[in-house]
Amino acid sequence: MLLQLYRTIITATRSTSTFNKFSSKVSFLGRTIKRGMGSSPDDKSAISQQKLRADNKRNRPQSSDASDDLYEEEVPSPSVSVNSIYKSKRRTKIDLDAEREQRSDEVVHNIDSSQFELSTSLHSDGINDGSYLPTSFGKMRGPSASRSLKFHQANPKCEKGNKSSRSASAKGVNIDEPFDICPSETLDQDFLQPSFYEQIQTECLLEENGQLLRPGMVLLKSYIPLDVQVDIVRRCQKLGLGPGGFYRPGYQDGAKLRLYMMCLGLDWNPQTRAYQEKRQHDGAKPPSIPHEFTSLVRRAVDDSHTLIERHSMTMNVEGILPRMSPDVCIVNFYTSNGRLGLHQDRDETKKSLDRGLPVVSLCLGDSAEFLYGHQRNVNKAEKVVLESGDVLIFGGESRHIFHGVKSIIPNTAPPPLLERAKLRPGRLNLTFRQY
Ligand SMILES: O=C(O)CCC(=O)C(=O)O
Ligand SMILES: [Fe+2]
Repeated sequence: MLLQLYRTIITATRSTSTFNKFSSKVSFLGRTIKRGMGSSPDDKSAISQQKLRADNKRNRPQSSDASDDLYEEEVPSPSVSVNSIYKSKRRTKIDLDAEREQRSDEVVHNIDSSQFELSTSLHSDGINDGSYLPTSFGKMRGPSASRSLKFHQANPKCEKGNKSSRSASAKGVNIDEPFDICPSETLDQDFLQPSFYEQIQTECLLEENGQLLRPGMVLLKSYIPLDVQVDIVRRCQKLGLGPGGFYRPGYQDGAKLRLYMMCLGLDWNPQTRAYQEKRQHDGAKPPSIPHEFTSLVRRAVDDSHTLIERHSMTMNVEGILPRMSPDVCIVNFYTSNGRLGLHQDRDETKKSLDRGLPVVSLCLGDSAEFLYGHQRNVNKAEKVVLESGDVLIFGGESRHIFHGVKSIIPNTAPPPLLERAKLRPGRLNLTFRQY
């Protein structure tokens, strides 16, 4: 009976706050950069409604595919610090289990179409999953946001990104505790010279390792040499422990998504689905994209052109896969139970999307079952296993492809990567785009 009452209150609260959020103007700590409007045949009606509302907001699709089991999410562990923003919501283990059940039930069944219409879509057009952007995303930040900001500022060691900050913050500030992707590795490792990144020689391997998955969608298997993989992991570790580093995106009510995230270049805000210069939850400015990463991305697109040229007998390779200058990057770290529901990446500028400027995705660590397809339907999606060192590119007519990570395959990372970089179990993924 009490549980039933609790569910009713939670559901009502969610609907109301979602509505309030999108019927009022969103404000950010940093400058908000309006996102462009992509379009796909799947959501024409949503697009026309969205135009009526706000042209920098996108709608979630109206339907929810119950077979899409990527809806799950996590709630904070019972051990969460009393000083965290969840202080007032501490629950017993039994409560948490009950809520976990209740929440997934609620996400699947309590999303009415008005909530979808009033939701924005950032990274996607309605990811419809729990690992990213559940329906209650987009609520206005309450007092917890400023509390979180205070915590971050009160802990200057965090800003330096050194390891001692972790134990310092662990004493009382779980919400802002930096997430270390290589917990047993020190930060004083040397990075590779940029020339290492430039020397990637894949030309001769393209025949064997390059795959055209569909027009504008290329998979370069084992593209990133091990030395460079180690270097990318180390750089991400360091960036991830500093200001603007890894954090666990989550709901206002404490539920967490199934990945850790860090943005480079511009921040992508999963709650508002906007790109912005500073993070909303702590005011941090995202680190810049290392030049080495940018040159690797450019090279991968160039090599894809070679592959397309050979296979498509066309000279107009840029018509199939446009060239781009990456200026934003989202770095995701998935632990073994991480996942990401089917979604489209459609939050870049209209110009970028209209030109089909590609998304370039670097995979490191454990392999992932990656789904992609025309529709947001896991049963109709194609599957490919992405392994450490692979680069996946989708642009041109594949730019709006639905895609997601179905699962992480445990213990599949190359042993030398684990030995040398001490990457924790899981998968590191970097997706580059031109905003
Ligand atoms: O992890 C991946 O392979 C995909 C990541 C992704 O789709 C995204 O960040 O938008
Ligand atoms: Fe994506």
